[in-house]
Amino acid sequence: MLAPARVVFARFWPLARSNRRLLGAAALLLVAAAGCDTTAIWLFSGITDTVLKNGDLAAFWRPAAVWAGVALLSGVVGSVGQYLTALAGERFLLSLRDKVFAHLRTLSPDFFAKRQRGDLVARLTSDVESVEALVGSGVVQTFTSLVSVVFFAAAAVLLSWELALAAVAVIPGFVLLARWFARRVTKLAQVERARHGLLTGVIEEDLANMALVQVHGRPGRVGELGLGWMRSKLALARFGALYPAMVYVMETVSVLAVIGFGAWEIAQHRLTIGGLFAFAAFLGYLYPPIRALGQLSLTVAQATSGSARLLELLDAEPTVRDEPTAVDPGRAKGLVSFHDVGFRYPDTDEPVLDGFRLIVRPGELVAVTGESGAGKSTVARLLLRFYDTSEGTVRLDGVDVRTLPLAALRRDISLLSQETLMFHGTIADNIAYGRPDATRDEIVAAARAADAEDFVQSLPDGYDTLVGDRGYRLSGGQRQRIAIARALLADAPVLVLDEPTSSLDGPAARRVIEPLRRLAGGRSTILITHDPRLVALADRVVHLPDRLSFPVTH
Ligand SMILES: Nc1ncnc2c1ncn2[C@@H]1O[C@H](COP(=O)(O)OP(=O)(O)OP(=O)(O)O)[C@@H](O)[C@H]1O
Repeated sequence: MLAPARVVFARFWPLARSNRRLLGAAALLLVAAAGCDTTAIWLFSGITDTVLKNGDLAAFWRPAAVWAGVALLSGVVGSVGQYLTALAGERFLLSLRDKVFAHLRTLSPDFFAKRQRGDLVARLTSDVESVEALVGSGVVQTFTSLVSVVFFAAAAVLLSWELALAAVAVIPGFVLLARWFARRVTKLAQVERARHGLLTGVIEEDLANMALVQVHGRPGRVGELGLGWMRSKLALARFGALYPAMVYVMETVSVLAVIGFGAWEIAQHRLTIGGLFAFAAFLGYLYPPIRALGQLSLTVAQATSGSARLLELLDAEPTVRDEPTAVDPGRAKGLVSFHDVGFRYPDTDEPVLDGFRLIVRPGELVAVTGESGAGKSTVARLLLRFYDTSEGTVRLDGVDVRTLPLAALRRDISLLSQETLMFHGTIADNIAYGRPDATRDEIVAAARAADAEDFVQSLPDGYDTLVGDRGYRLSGGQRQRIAIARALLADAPVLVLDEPTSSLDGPAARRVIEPLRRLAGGRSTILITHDPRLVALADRVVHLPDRLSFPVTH
């Protein structure tokens, strides 16, 4: 149980470190609450012996008032301690999720193509939470439970060490039970996490392709996977339910042993009845933290499976990364050049580009054409540094793109592809996506230049109309014009247009040509297209040969 926990801590504790003062304060407060509880039971023992046994009501008020005060104090410090634990836990969640997401942003398109988005969502949500339950709040809970056990056990020893011995005799049993439990539960938790990922993956996929699912879908797919997940959760629940039951039996045996032994001690006049009551009350406090420590194995098991799934993401090698020496030279002028570029995709033998050369000067529009599979989109991917070249260099303003910070490079390039990306939000949000600080006037001006203003104004709430995920309310051509407005507002010096009209029919395609021409004005533009109307806009045309005929130079 400890070894996997150590791995989880080794990798994730650095993230919790910034919260260690908070975690420490929470632990101190919770320990103080346990101290208050110990005092309360002590008072109970006194009340039993002095007040109840002698029927002396006058002696009741003072300890009763102190008890009430201690209970109040315990409530206050306990709740503040709980809140601080939650706060530290939430902060940890936030930084872990940010770290994983920031790493995801450095990974290649291949990485995402091979994985289901829903599974990634599950990793970023519930797996992150399972790690937090151990490394964040788990640390406080374990520490507090350990200290509580020590407090209550010490007080029990002070009351009667013989009884205390009888009470703690059960602890080795707890340890054995917890280890047995941990072994079984770890495997079950792994299966449960994986099945959860699978199910969310399919749900996300089906939701994203609902029309296809409605027409051709296998209706039972979500149900089947849901059943698999349910089974693994039930297997976990069986263990989860069995464990407290077994603990309960062990505790009962131990309480009976204590009462039997206590009765004997009372008969020998070595213990008062108040002492025995207080002792029984101590057991009521002692066992819950021991139980919590036993449950730790479940937390560790879930955190281990969750962390394995997170580490798979965090350890995925980015295909490109920022050089430590990368410096942002500021906004580029837009001179794009490919110098004898050779490229093959990872895990493939055949080069897609070989000795490819191209120069696009600021303000120039170059169309790149060629057969399907000739490598046109690859040219765009290399410029945007989704991959690095195998040979040769890609340069922006004469600087090798590998030496620029990725964020600076991508800030200077706008990408418009055939699949127009829309986000859940209003039309205005979507236009301002690349420049959230844009004013309404700037947004409207961009929409006007993109020939989108008329249709936007005809929508029920104009610029404030919610377009929903993927812009379901808009036609393909309208979406493309919103995307053009977005690119206009982002105002990057370099523009990559990847088949911007290929998913549009004739009239819709015609309507975006003029906005595209306006967008390209004054920028260095690489226009990947088969569309002769777009090719006609180009200053130059580069035709990529069928794979591996001969290098192209213009
Ligand atoms: N991630 C990848 N891994 C392996 N091979 C890839 C990958 N992406 C593309 N390819 C291959 O590289 C070649 C060039 O792909 P690319 O997408 O650049 O072609 P294209 O000219 O843009 O084609 P189209 O006009 O059909 O979009 C194709 O043969 C394709 O199968």
